[in-house]
Amino acid sequence: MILELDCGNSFIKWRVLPRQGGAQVVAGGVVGSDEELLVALASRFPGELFMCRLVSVRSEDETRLLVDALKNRFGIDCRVAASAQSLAGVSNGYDEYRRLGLDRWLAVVGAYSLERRACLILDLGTAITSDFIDSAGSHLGGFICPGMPLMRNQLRTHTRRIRYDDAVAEQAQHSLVPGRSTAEAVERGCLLMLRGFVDTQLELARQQCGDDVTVFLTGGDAVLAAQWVPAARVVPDLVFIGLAIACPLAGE
Ligand SMILES: Nc1ncnc2c1ncn2[C@@H]1O[C@H](COP(=O)(O)OP(=O)(O)O)[C@@H](O)[C@H]1O
Ligand SMILES: CC(C)(COP(=O)(O)O)[C@@H](O)C(=O)NCCC(=O)O
Ligand SMILES: [K+]
Repeated sequence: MILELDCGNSFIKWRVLPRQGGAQVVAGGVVGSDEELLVALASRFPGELFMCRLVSVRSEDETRLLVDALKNRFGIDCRVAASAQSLAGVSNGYDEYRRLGLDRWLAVVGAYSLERRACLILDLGTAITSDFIDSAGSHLGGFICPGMPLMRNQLRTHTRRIRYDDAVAEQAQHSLVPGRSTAEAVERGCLLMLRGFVDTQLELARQQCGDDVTVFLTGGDAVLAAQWVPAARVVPDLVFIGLAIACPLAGE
């Protein structure tokens, strides 16, 4: 079996595919740490993993620790996705292409491989990123802003009286009328900031890429934005689609 990992700033997304490749996913999940990942894999796939491909936006040291741990625990080698000036008909739009987050780059490559036309990609994780690709596959750049976890945590960290738990936060998100409690006021305020960002990105995408642009939503909070962009393609595994293109196995 092939192990695929997307190591974000908050979570590691993992999935396992059959060794011969193909779209069928055997299992997958979201974990908060390397150790949690090793435990989840050891209990389900003892001795069955054949190799790993991964993308990481973490430091090189952190990524190396995980690669070494997978080698020690399962005896598997990792192919680690690297930056590129161009890949699969997509050209990297950054002045210094290595500076573009690898998760963004793989999502861009993945989206263009699915559509072959102009795309806007919104990835809602720890940070929210947007990336624009024109119909010829040129990446035009994008934007980075704090994601929902960072927005609410900044308020919690830098104030003394904004405190509420996750269950209350979830409940508060079901409406966008003015909040009548701290949780409602904060959660809805952050959601409206997110909505404003999404609206602006759609407008910019039409200006930059024309009306015919396909919008992709990915990342752990993609569903929050899906309500405002009904035509969007919600593709949780967009980074993995790009990862398979960046790190093909023999025969793929
Ligand atoms: N099963 C899940 N586990 C953890 N976070 C989740 C899950 N489903 C949705 N989320 C949301 O996803 C966000 C993290 O998104 P993610 O794309 O994993 O971030 P990153 O890539 O920066 O680690 C969290 O803020 C949380 O609200
Ligand atoms: C912007 C990001 C922090 C997003 O990370 P994520 O929210 O997926 O954990 C990551 O893509 C990154 O570290 N990028 C490097 C900076 C850049 O893309 O310009
Ligand atoms: K992100």
